[in-house]
Amino acid sequence: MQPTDTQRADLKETVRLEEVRRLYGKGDRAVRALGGVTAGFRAGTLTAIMGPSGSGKSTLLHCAAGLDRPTGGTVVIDGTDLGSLSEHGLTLLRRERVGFVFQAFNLVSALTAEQNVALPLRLAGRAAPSELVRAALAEVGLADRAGHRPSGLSGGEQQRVAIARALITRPAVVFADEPTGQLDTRASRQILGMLRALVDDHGQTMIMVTHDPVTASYADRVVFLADGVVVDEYAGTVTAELVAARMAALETAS
Ligand SMILES: Nc1ncnc2c1ncn2[C@@H]1O[C@H](COP(=O)(O)OP(=O)(O)OP(=O)(O)O)[C@@H](O)[C@H]1O
Repeated sequence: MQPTDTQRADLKETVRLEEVRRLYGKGDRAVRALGGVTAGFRAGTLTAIMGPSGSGKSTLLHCAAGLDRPTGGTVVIDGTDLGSLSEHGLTLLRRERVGFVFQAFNLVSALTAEQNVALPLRLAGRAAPSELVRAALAEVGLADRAGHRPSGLSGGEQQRVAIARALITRPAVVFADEPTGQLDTRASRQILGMLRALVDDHGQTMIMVTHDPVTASYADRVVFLADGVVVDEYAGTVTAELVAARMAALETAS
């Protein structure tokens, strides 16, 4: 049976990696951080990337998000081959098509929550209407904190501002690097519930790197890396216990 148009749209890959390699250094001293990673990330899904320390998770995230250029292979985001872009083109793509959420929030301390959320639009030379920015803050439950600076917000609130900032340009994909790494259990659950809702209710595509099996259990799919290659993946109902067991096996082997 032929897939319907809706099913075809569901199968669309927002991010595609083909044989992505990344070497650091040259000759005998070269370190192979990625040894040929091929993976697709479907629109409207949340994928977790896991693996032991040094397995290449951060390198993969940086290459997939256009923050670093792979030594070989291709990365396609929303139909654009990143290898075909100049540095300026890559900067524009990151600014307009990609959102970032980092472990350390990375908010600008001198700016208010509202100004931080407006920043990506301003950097892109676009209008940043106050109603739009306030609606983004309201969506993460911070309508009443618009005028606060990061120092006046809790860690969980700062991460929610960072999520609103990541989404303000309506990016094709959001990359999250240990998004709950600095949060307590309660704030972590809130943030993960929020990320999950963005995927379920708004069809946002999201890729996150994490060490934490509970965080990974919020994903639709978990991709495991070891020594710079994909060694396994789980999809469907992914429990924290299952992920923890796989990680323990990989850590023993590495
Ligand atoms: N700038 C660099 N120069 C040389 N080697 C590097 C560089 N960045 C990373 N590496 C090496 O590449 C490999 C993969 O590193 P990467 O940071 O991607 O792993 P990771 O899985 O994110 O690790 P962690 O969980 O500890 O953050 C490691 O062996 C690391 O030492």
